Amino acid sequence: MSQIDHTLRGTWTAAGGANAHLPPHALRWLRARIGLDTGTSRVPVGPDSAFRVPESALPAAARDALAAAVGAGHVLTDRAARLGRAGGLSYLDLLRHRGCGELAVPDAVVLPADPGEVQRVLEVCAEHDVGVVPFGGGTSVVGGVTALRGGKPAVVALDLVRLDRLVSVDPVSRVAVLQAGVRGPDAERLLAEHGFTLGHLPQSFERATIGGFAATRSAGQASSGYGRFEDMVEGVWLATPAGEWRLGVAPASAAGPDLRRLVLGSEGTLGVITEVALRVRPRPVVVRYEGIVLDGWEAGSAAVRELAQRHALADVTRLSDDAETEVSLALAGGWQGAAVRGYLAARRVAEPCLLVLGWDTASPWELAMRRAAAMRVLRRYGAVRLGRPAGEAWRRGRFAGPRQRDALLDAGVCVETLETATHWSRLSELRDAVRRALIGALAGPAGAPVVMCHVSHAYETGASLYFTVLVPRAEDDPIGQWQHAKAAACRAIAEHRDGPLGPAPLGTITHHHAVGVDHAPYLAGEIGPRGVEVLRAAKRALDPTGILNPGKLLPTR
Ligand SMILES: Cc1cc2nc3c(=O)[nH]c(=O)nc-3n(C[C@H](O)[C@H](O)[C@H](O)COP(=O)(O)OP(=O)(O)OC[C@H]3O[C@@H](n4cnc5c(N)ncnc54)[C@H](O)[C@@H]3O)c2cc1C
Repeated sequence: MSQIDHTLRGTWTAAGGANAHLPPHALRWLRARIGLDTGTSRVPVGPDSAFRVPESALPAAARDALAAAVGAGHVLTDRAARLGRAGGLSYLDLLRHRGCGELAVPDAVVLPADPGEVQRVLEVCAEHDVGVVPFGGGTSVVGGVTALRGGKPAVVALDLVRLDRLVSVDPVSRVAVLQAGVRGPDAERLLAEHGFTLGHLPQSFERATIGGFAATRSAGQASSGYGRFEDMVEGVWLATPAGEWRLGVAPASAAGPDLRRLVLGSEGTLGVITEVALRVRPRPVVVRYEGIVLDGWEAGSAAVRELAQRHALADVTRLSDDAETEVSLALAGGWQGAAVRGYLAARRVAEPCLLVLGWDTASPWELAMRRAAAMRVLRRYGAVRLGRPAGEAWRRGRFAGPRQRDALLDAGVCVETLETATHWSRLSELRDAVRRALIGALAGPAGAPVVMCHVSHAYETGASLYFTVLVPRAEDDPIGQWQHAKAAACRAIAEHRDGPLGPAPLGTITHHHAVGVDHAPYLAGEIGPRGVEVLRAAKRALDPTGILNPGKLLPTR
């Protein structure tokens, strides 16, 4: 596959699903468990020529002004550049990239080199009434980078890839300023030269950017130790149609509401984040990952709750339910999977739930103290230790999910995820409600859905829930199949019930994937109509003509 094919088709790497091909035992399991018809050969992607790309509608005057702002070579209107920024990487995006349904293609791609050029691009677009979609790594799974026009005559993708510098490091305060287009691995490499790490490792780490993390309030796999991305932000610099805005002076402040929090999570609707000042930490010296098994979801989630409330969480604390544990063991296959199953049966574990724990520490002493504190809690819940191999296996594969997803799509599987969070007292109720909704919506003649769930972000008062669905793809209407299931799950999450804060949605509509287009209809149910009005007022102040990221975050009236 050429590079153009790769970005055009939305696969994670240029090799697509081929570099994560499903071994025979995995295909056998998919046949038996979800009823996948592996005999039918499917063409995984349509030919390039199948993609309809309308002529660029960018007015010539706007194009000339943009060229004057960033250089003519950095305003791209060719087919490949535009298709490469036509949407993000949700399951529905991937289907569209494979020729199923319509792609929304931007009229041009603009590549500014620095914050000053970003500011000028916004001024030009405001003057010519052209929509602007800030584009980081393009890994949004909620429609955040879909090139919607929102009533404007044209829309451009503002790709931040050239803002790729580590601007400064203050080793005394442990603060680093990174430009918005720096990708996860580059951020870690640049900081490692100074002995620091950010510790922000979402599954999309290989491609997602600093600006994208800030704009979506991302949460990484090690959030229990390093915090969510927003917790790391000391300052944020923004280009807006109304002018530049710099926020953040000191590590803590009582100077009115914290307006950095208005920008974090604003998803490109209020301004374009150009630089972010971040708390960094020394690189860990002693790292240990291991696997534990608990018997059943209730025991597992109660154990994680106690870890959180006793401040004994490992930096990575990730509890899979029995369905997800079963799938992990089935897809691992081989003698390891069989050996673990045999061992757990001998230990009389009826519903194995895998808990992965990972510690990043400064010394063997710190590791020993933290690990002992966690194990004291876990022993009370009947923990069965699988040791380091199970933890290391998870660590080795921690970024493999997107490659596996490409391979599953090639095999004809509908595979998608969704996430939420709630208080501990409602966690099981929420998990049951979402599972019921998904299974009910997806059960059908095509096969039986598997709905798995894990907790990967735990807090003193509650936790996130992350669901993964596997079901044979309904080839007659694959888009409708998932839209129907997702809507059922969102309704279950958004249903108002009595809880610790009074009547409120059962869970948040998103714990870390953000709102984008897909969750916008549910935002008012969570922040109230007044909350929506506050966001609209902020938008009027910063983006008076509404050019920034049309159709995202704010519900359409
Ligand atoms: C396989 C996979 C796994 C994922 N795993 C995780 C996970 O573990 N944790 C997690 O939190 N998320 C995860 N995500 C979701 C996604 O990676 C995050 O939302 C990420 O923060 C997006 O970063 P990005 O640079 O790709 O942003 P993009 O996708 O390019 O943009 C996301 C949104 O932010 C806006 N935006 C981007 N850059 C800027 C900027 N500089 N200024 C203003 N607005 C901007 C865009 O307009 C868009 O609305 C995953 C996605 C995939 C595909």
